[in-house]
Amino acid sequence: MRTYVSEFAFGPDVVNDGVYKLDGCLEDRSGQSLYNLFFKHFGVKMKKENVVNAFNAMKTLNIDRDKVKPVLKHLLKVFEGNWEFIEAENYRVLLDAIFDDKEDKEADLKRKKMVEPDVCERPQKKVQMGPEEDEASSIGDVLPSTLSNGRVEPYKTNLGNKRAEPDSCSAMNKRKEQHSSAMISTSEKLSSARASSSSCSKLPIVESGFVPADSEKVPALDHFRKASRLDARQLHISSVPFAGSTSRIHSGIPDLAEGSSSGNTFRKSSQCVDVDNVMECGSACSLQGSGCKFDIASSPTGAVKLCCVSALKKGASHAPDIDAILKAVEEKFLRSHKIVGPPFSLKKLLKEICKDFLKMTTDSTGRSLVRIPSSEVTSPESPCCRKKPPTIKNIEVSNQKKSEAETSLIMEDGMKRQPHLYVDDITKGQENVKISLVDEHGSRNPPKFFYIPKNIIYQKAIVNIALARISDEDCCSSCSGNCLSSPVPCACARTTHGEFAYTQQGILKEKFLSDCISENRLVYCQDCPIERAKNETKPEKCKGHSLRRFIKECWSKCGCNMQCGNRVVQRGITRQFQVFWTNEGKGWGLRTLEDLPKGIFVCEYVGEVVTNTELDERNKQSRVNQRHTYPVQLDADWGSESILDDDYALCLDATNYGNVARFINHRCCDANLLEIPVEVETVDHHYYHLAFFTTREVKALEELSWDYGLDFDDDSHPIKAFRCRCGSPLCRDKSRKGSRSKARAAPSSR
Ligand SMILES: C[S@@+](CC[C@H](N)C(=O)[O-])C[C@H]1O[C@@H](n2cnc3c(N)ncnc32)[C@H](O)[C@@H]1O
Repeated sequence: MRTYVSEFAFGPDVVNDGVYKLDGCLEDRSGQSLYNLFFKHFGVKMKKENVVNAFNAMKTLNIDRDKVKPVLKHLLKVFEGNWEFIEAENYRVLLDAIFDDKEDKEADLKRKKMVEPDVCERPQKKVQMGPEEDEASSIGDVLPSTLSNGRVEPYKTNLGNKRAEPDSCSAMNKRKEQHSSAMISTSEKLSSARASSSSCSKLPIVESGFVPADSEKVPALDHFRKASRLDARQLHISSVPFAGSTSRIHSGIPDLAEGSSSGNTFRKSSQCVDVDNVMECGSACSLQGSGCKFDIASSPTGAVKLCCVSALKKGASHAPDIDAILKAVEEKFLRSHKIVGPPFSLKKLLKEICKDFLKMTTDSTGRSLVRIPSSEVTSPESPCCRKKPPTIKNIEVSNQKKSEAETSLIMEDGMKRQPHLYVDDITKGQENVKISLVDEHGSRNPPKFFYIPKNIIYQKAIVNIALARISDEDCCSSCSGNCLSSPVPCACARTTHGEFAYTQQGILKEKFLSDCISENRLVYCQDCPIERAKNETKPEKCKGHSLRRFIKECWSKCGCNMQCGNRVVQRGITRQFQVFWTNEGKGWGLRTLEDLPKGIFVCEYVGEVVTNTELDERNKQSRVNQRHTYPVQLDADWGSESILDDDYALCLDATNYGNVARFINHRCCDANLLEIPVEVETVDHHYYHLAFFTTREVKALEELSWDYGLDFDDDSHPIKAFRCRCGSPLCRDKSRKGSRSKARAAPSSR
């Protein structure tokens, strides 16, 4: 049975990751229909006249011509006949304007009624969708309130608080906003129209024209709107009729949900499967736009197929390579939508659509919400359909490995079953990518912590982030564009001896990585903060800290842009990862869902920045509570100080607040990740980012691990012990061979 978890972190605020089916209308969590999403991302050019297209687009939203006409006229005037603005983002401006127009009219009506008190009428029934006080919490976890100095209030005092963001936009909406930000810059007019529409404080009332007549019969709908702070303007792009639809599965298209990277994805696209062959309990829908039709369907076993049929005038004389097509569209997109960087990938986008489709058409028991009587589903006139296609099972077998991790498990008898626990995105939209969590074996509760994508300062830690502290030698203010393209490395390469650590492809240079891997020298403090914390009156001698190479990335005082090749860690996670329950007794772990090349950035270790003294207090407390802690010491530079002030000896504690790195388990010696200190916004090395890079090529579904640098023989360490189950032939935990372990719980100093 699949359980979609509606609550991930502890605290009163929850996000509902539930699955909703809105009477045949499929929407993603931000309220966009797949249709909208698809058009938005693909920028499919309408073929007919602009006006007809605009009417048609609005018609799919159940907005009739009469309402569209005056608004369109007005917009054409305002934009001086420039259709680009009106058509942008699937007529968003037009939609907004229609909506605003309607709101204005309603407001007028209200005003009129107020000045005509005699007119006695029943109050109109309205469905409130605004961020009501008690709903505001349902979007994200409680975050500590940020003080004016950038610090967060102590953890204890913040647990009951609501998210401190002034804007009520949900974290989930943030990702959506990122997509559209490029559009905003294209026109001031557009931007003002957008600003008025996307402002979260101006949440509308559901318009009857937008809501299916029987929406009241769908209790989940209201809940869904509340949970996602859905803007009614984005609702119900298309109600999908299933009866007599032309839904079908194109079995020649390898499972997109399984992210084939073979590059042959569409080659056999002329082969199709009639839905009734495979759709016993699957879902399908057909989304019709001007000149374009999308069929999307899932099989009972969880594979999703997506098909776009577009009546283009020119017939292709030969079938081009699918990679070439994807590349061309990607390039077009990068250009026209100013989408930045390598993270944008059409394949990933298609995969996301399939994943969301599956999620939204499956109930909590893993059964499809949409039933298609096979007799009703025919596709005789499809240009790409054949009578006897291969069954969907064949395709799944080849991609089996990945789909297991993503959606379901394949049992010994060949049957698939859904994982017991599945959380779609533990980051709740705070990272560039979703990170799911699965428990394929049991129904454990998801781990309790607050997801934060960036470090936050707890209380006493001194982190000197000030532009004034960055001297000209520590930045490259005269650079522009991409520093890696410059023939002479700029000042930011100084830390790495005049050569950048990254290649143009954004991965670590072979030499730099191998130097980091082979570096195993220790440096010793004269007065070690760790020993001081253990015994202040009579501290023992420093046990040593690994000497580590720093990377220095360009930052705000540099003249280059965000796409500069020397800004990798600060751009965040870009690859697909998943938290999963390990079988070997290590608890939760992190695995990659895609092949990773050697030297690629995975994620940084994020947590609360605490002083060594504060950490010590926490450790004492957690010993009492018998709770595991997740601290990492930022000790890469301790050896260079004669006496390190307690407020400068910093740690990252991811026990209560952390990111995905808190799930990376330890492996002795031959781990596939290496942690490298990265200097971004501070020049002294008391505070830095701890970034994980792959030490070798890592295959999809491999668990990610790093060597915590534990001394399994050190009895004096204050943190609770664990018995190492890393499975490495080089395991340092002697207790594996019989004796009891006294090893330490979490990554601390090396
Ligand atoms: C940073 S956390 C890693 C995530 C953790 N497994 C969880 O479930 O949240 C460190 C903890 O994971 C467990 N752990 C990590 N590596 C392990 C290993 N090689 N063998 C056994 N337990 C391990 C220990 O309980 C340790 O205290």
